[in-house]
Amino acid sequence: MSEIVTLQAYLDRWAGTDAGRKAVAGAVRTIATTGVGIADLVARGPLEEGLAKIRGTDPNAGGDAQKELDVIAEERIVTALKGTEVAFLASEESEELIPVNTSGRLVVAVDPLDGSSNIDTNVSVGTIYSILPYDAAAHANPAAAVMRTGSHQVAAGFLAYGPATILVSTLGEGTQVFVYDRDKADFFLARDQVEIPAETKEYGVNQSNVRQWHAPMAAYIADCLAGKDGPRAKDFNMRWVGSMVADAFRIFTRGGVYVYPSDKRKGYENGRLRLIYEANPVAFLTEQAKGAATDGKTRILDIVPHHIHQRIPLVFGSKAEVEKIASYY
Ligand SMILES: O=P(O)(O)OC[C@H]1O[C@](O)(COP(=O)(O)O)[C@@H](O)[C@@H]1O
Ligand SMILES: [Mg+2]
Ligand SMILES: [Mg+2]
Repeated sequence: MSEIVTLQAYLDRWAGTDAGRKAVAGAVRTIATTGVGIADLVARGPLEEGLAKIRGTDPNAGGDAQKELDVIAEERIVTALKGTEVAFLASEESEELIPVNTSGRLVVAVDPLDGSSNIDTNVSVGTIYSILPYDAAAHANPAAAVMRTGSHQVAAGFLAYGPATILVSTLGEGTQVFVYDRDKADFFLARDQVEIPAETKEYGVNQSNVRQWHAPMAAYIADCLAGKDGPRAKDFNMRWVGSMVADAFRIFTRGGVYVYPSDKRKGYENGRLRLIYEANPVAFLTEQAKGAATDGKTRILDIVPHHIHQRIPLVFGSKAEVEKIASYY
């Protein structure tokens, strides 16, 4: 039988006596633990009234309506991180960086609640995080620590609150899947060194936008739809949960590609997903699992951000299929 490893034991082993690594491990553990509380709330479904209610009249920093659970999740993460070495937090739900523990040595970017449109539908939602080093002496300001290419991330991951509460994590040494065991009240390593199959016959895209797409994406999907008789000479399957964390977990399990391209709608000139706290962490996890992530053409982890909440077209998953998509651009 394989060794039983808790998240804590895995993090301790990875960190050793290195103070910088210990700080990262502390932040990961804290986010994971906070996620369990969020999962408990989500699991109460309609018994927990109003989680999907729109909060106030102001949209969040990205222009989306803010739901009650978006705000609760953010508040819980901020409070929990106060006990860690996280100096500042960039969050989808806050226009500006949130000071946490300003003497800390890390900055964290989060999507506190991914898949907000699914909150009241009993479909998986989740939390995404990206961790970067912060050095008050070296960075002109805290934002400068966040506004760097995703290749600077030291750790990233997401929690998905579904039938199982899972944590997909990378510390830069492969991608691991941990599962929360409710009886034992702990996360356990379920898969070490995840590998996304390079080839796939499954894509995920919001196909209702087909008339809005630009030519390369329209051509790619048309060729997939043509199946065995088309240029791809194989039949494709389509899956779209509408919570990126859930679509990503499927891809980490059996391969596939997730695609959210730019399109002709106002506000979708750069797609829908946010670079710093959605695309970058997922790209880091994907590459560590031998997959690929691009904006269609360019590697996500090489893109220099110009705004904390900037959007980016996103393609990630099975490497050969991501490369195939790039050939249409
Ligand atoms: O509703 P659409 O346009 O299909 O977009 C769905 C995508 O938007 C997201 O919900 C964006 O994340 P948020 O819920 O955090 O805003 C993704 O999780 C999902 O893949
Ligand atoms: Mg999201
Ligand atoms: Mg969100």
